[in-house]
Amino acid sequence: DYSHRRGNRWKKNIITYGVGRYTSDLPVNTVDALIASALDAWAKASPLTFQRSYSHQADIMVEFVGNEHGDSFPFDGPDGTLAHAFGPGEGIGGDVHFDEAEAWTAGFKGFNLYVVAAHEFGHALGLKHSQNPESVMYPTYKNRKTHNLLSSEDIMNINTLYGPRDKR
Ligand SMILES: CC(C)C[C@H](CS(C)(=N)=N)C(=O)N[C@H]1Cc2cn(c3ccccc23)CCCCCCNC1=O
Ligand SMILES: [Ca+2]
Ligand SMILES: [Zn+2]
Ligand SMILES: [Zn+2]
Repeated sequence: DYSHRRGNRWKKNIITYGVGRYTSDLPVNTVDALIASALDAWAKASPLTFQRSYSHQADIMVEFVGNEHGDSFPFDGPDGTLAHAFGPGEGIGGDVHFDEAEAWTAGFKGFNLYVVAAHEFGHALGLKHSQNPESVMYPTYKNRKTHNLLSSEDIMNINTLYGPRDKR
């Protein structure tokens, strides 16, 4: 039972997610695929399952927004801060906001949405930053190989919060 190690974490293993406003940089189905893949990276390393929800009651609401957007963390235009996420909890808890001012890509130009999403979902699951540049939770963006994106440290940290992946 990993509850004694409870940081701030979801108290369930099935977590729903939805997507609100999209970016005009990428087709909708590409954004959906990259978001699903970034969540799947964490699902593969933990007992967690992510289910797409089309209601606005999803645990993790994902949105592309700019500048002032209704929380106390306005974005800053191109570059600078790329995105932010709220830790596990009700309402805005778990939500992920991407700065729509960035050039979002599925490749190596601009900022790779899959890489940034994996970082943000780490926060949405309760992870803090790592000082290890190999970790997806490193505080600054770098182009990363998208195959096996999570470092062993990332996997250890998610297992500390939620336990190991069930032997499926
Ligand atoms: C790790 C990300 C996916 C998420 C984090 C934000 S968060 C809340 N989710 N941890 C992020 O956006 N970090 C900035 C940090 C940063 C780097 N610089 C900055 C200049 C100004 C402001 C911020 C930064 C120097 C110039 C480069 C700017 C572009 C890249 N920006 C970053 O790497
Ligand atoms: Ca920005
Ligand atoms: Zn926000
Ligand atoms: Zn971060």
